[in-house]
Amino acid sequence: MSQSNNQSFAVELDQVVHRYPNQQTQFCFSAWQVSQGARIFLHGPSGSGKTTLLNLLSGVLVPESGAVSILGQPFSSLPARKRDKFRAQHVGVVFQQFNLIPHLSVIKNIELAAYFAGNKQSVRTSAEQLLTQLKLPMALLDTAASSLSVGQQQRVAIARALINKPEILLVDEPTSALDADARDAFMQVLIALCESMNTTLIFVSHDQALRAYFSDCVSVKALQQEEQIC
Ligand SMILES: Nc1ncnc2c1ncn2[C@@H]1O[C@H](COP(=O)(O)OP(=O)(O)OP(=O)(O)O)[C@@H](O)[C@H]1O
Repeated sequence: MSQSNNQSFAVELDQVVHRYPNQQTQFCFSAWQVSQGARIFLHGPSGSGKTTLLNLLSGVLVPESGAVSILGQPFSSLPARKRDKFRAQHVGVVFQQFNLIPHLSVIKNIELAAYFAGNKQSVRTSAEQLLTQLKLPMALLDTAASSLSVGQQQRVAIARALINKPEILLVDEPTSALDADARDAFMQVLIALCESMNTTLIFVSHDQALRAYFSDCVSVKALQQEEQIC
């Protein structure tokens, strides 16, 4: 997808406050700016708000106050349908559980992401190229997602997230089910893909061994203000 505004940051947070329904605790993320093309390793203890932050960045959650800007657009204040379309076109998301639709084939899962971004043309050739780069056999394209191994699901989730060539890729703890060799192979492929597309990567993980793959390392705690300030 084309760049919305070459002068803008990939991601910008301004005094973002989020509170889950019926919860006392609120999450307050102060100013954070992520340059385009950056590769961010986002870490923090369990329950510190890493997934919450990714969900705010992807527009799955909308802040109570403050603003999330993506590629210079006031993303969090867009009406829901415009936000969904903008996300589909510009932000790839890989969730912890991958969220593939189990009864659909791999290609159908990938085609759906293209469809939501408004791409009505066939993406089979692009999907084939991504599968090759991700070192997955081509025969998997017509296999139901439910038949895949965890490692294969993870790579298909990456292919689905990248099919629209998003400027930003948000990845939540994708390597927890992998052994060290599979994890390193996965990281090398992921970083190479992001570099080839100049995609900004924000990657959540507990696994400190992965820090070496990233240009920046950010603690989610450091992004949060004290509760009483918000
Ligand atoms: N839908 C929800 N409703 C209410 N509370 C929630 C919801 N989702 C998360 N929380 C709470 O918000 C806090 C932060 O959760 P979050 O999943 O963002 O943390 P995390 O840092 O990603 O944790 P982990 O590393 O264990 O995945 C937790 O206390 C969690 O219980």
